[in-house]
Amino acid sequence: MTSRWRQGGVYAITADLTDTALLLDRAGQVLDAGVCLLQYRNKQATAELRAQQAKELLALCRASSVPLIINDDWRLAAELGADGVHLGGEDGDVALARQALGAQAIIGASCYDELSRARAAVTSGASYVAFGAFFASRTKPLARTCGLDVLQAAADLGVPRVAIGGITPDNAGPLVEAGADMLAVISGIVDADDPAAAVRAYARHFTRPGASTAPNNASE
Ligand SMILES: Cc1ncc(COP(=O)(O)OP(=O)(O)O)c(N)n1
Ligand SMILES: Cc1ncsc1CCOP(=O)(O)O
Ligand SMILES: [Mg+2]
Repeated sequence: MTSRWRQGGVYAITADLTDTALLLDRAGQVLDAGVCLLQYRNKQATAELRAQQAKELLALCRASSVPLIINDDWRLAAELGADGVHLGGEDGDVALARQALGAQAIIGASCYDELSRARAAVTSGASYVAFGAFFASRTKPLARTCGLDVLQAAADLGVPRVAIGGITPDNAGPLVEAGADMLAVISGIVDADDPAAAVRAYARHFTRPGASTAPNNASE
């Protein structure tokens, strides 16, 4: 289980692929390009396929020292010994997940455009808070929307802020300027002809003079 992770950069999320070989191939490209976290999210797969894909992704992530976060299901994360879980408003209680997964687990919470939800999540033990959608999302067209002011106002929460929703390398700049520590991206990476090049294009927003280029250090 993770004790250290790079709390800034590109947070890649998988697409709804039932072809596991394709999923792993894409994930491998993305991991090699240098993401800070990978989230396994598959809304189409059966529970059995999700468990299998997550297990195979975890092995790949371990080899790259990138933490694997399981979307929605902290029980699956616990069962596999994954590095953490991402919970939305309908996905269960952050405090319960923290209790089950332990102090080292990375627990993310969707906060949509609600600062009060973010404060409550941090109090319950969230490791990061996610806001969005900031732009129209091809993956989740009906996602609730959020403005840059919320991201800015969340500066004092004491945990990293994640931005999500329709983010492209071209529209990401203002999010990072507003304080986003991580950019969570699905279609901008998985639909790209070259997913690794797409990751690098997002990552440029975090390249500042003197910024650390230290690799992930997930399992130390
Ligand atoms: C990093 C990150 N942020 C937000 C979400 C969205 O979670 P949720 O609101 O539960 O929606 P689904 O992803 O389950 O459709 C996320 N998965 N990851
Ligand atoms: C899961 C989720 N929650 C808000 S928007 C979104 C989808 C993000 O995907 P994309 O990067 O393709 O817009
Ligand atoms: Mg969810």
